[in-house]
Amino acid sequence: MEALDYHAEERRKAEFDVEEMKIVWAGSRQAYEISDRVARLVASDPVFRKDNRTMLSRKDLFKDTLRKAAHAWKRIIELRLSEEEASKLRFFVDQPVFTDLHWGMFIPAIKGQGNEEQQQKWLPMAYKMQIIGCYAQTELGHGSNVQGLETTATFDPETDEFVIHSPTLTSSKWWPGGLGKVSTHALIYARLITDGQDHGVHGFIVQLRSLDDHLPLPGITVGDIGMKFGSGAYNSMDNGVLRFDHVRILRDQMLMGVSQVTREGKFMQSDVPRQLVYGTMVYVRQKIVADASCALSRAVCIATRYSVVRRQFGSHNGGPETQVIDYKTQQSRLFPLLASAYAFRFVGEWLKWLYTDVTQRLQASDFSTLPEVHACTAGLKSVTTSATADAIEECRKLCGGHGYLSSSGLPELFAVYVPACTYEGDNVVLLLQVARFLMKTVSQLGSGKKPVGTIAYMGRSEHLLQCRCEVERAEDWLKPNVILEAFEARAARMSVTCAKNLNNFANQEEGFAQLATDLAEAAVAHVQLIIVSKFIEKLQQDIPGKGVKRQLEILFNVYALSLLHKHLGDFVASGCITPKQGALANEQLRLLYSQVHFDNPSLLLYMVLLLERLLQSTSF
Ligand SMILES: CCCCCCCCCC/C=C\CCCCCCC/C=C/C(=O)SCCNC(=O)CCNC(=O)[C@H](O)C(C)(C)COP(=O)(O)OP(=O)(O)OC[C@H]1O[C@@H](n2cnc3c(N)ncnc32)[C@H](O)[C@@H]1OP(=O)(O)O
Ligand SMILES: Cc1cc2nc3c(=O)[nH]c(=O)nc-3n(C[C@H](O)[C@H](O)[C@H](O)COP(=O)(O)OP(=O)(O)OC[C@H]3O[C@@H](n4cnc5c(N)ncnc54)[C@H](O)[C@@H]3O)c2cc1C
Repeated sequence: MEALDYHAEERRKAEFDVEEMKIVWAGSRQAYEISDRVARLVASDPVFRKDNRTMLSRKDLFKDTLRKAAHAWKRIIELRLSEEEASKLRFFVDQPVFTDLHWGMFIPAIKGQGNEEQQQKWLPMAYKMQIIGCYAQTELGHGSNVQGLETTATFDPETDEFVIHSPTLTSSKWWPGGLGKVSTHALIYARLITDGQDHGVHGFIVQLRSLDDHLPLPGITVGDIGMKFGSGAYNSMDNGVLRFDHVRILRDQMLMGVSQVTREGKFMQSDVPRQLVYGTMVYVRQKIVADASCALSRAVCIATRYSVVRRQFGSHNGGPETQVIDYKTQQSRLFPLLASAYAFRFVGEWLKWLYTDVTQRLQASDFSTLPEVHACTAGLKSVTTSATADAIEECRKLCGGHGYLSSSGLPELFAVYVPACTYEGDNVVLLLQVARFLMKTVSQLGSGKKPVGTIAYMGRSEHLLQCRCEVERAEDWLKPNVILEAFEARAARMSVTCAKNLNNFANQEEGFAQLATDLAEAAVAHVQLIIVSKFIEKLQQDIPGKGVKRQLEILFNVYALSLLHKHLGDFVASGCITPKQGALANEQLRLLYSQVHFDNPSLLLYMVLLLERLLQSTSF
């Protein structure tokens, strides 16, 4: 049989409503139709070809990216694409580009932190792309520690201007995408100084290049920071370096939504939390979580297709060899990744809802859910990107030697994806933010303040700290409430243990530093609980289509039990389950793989294959 026949054969065996599953993946019928239409648009347009990317020199790759960006913009205008359609177009073009930062950070920062007048002034120009902006926060010396930034914005009351300056080499802006070659403007973060007093880091809009000849303006030194990891990949982006030599900007170029400086040079803090200065990062972290399932499903799709076609060993009497998908080891490495793609998809949908909710609350001056939203976006960004980066590498190995070829699509996917573990907050630094939130929650447990939302389970910690898992047989692990309680108990116990251990330190900050590894692990347990619980909530919804819900239930069990198996040490050490129950969970997991395979050898497989057309991956 030819490779295509193997695929057709596997597709033929599917026993669930494929059309309905596509809709579940997309989120709605309308979202699916948009995705399908835009995928075809991109696939049929030769300007958007991507098969030669890894062979282009940096210069040619960059030119290719500019050409694609200009063409995309032309198509968006000609076809009057909506924001959702335009954003899908960007997804299918699939090449990091300066417009990501313009639309994804520069504009949202002005919307989120600018006052009414500033939005009216800057947004129309930005929407028409008459100016192009980047997000210049990170410096050579400080990325994670935003409060450590050194660039200064000193108010000069004589001229009603700020003087932007890079006082040291380490204060050079370093990394911003779109900065190196393209941006005319930057949203820069600098220490605000009025009358000799430092008010911390704030955002300022600074013009970098002339709108006439694109040359840097006086006092601005700007350039590209050079080649990055891998061929093709993130090298399509002009990540840049920027230095200021006493550059003067008007006072109203400080974003004044969170704090203001008056004509007299008086600093005024609005009635809103100062953390809103970090709002754009929260927005993008939420986007990154939604994107993780897309990158992961691309990789899983490639590895699954390969596993169906590839045959090694096991030929009897000259018959065909065994499809590698039939090996239990291949299944146990691949199926949890497929299940994770769906889990991340659903938690991403929920996070989008949470973000929309907090935005509406902020407009009504309700800041109560901000800490939880920060913890959820930071934690989910960390856990989903780390898992996805690891999964792409695992998919490469699942394809044997062929996975190492550029034409498999996996090396470039890995190279382009892996910085997601670092940008928008290093994943460990973000987990420690979650841990800080959890420790605060535990410390308030006796205070009468009832934990709500994703930490509501902490309110039942008395029960969760002493409950016994009732699993006696492997199939008991198929019950969602049994799984949920095990994950809740593990998360609660790990947090409470950390909190107790912290109390052994006279100095809390010192304790936090010493216990950082345990705290990060407690944060992972909490975030995995969120993902598991959102998958369960999804399964409680009405899901139409023959066999669709059943398949999702199998994927849920595969996701949860594979996590339980991977983190068995945590579950057993915290006393949530016994070693025997851990072994039963593993047994059930094995049964789940083989049950899927026995009942219908292609069910899980098919779910990936149908994503192929949607995701338009470079694949075998
Ligand atoms: C029509 C046409 C349309 C065309 C469409 C095209 C579509 C394209 C769209 C594309 C969309 C999006 C894609 C974007 C592309 C992304 C590419 C990525 C590029 C990368 C960019 C970057 O990396 S930007 C730089 C990011 N940098 C970081 O993330 C730095 C990480 N560090 C920090 O965030 C902070 O320093 C840290 C939180 C670690 C510490 O802060 P610090 O103030 O020092 O504080 P603490 O003492 O720890 O905290 C004080 C209290 O504040 C709370 N807190 C901290 N952060 C937040 C927050 N963000 N929100 C709310 N609260 C926060 C913290 O919990 C403490 O609270 P407490 O109660 O006092 O304990
Ligand atoms: C491809 C790419 C694109 C980017 N685009 C932009 C952009 O457009 N705009 C922008 O402003 N920035 C951008 N950045 C910068 C990015 O946001 C930072 O690199 C990121 O925030 C991490 O900061 P850092 O580089 O200072 O890492 P560091 O903080 O120096 O991290 C180094 C190591 O130290 C550890 N570490 C640091 N602090 C702690 C701590 N408190 N506790 C325990 N461990 C710690 C980290 O876990 C990590 O292992 C981009 C980066 C990349 C890679």
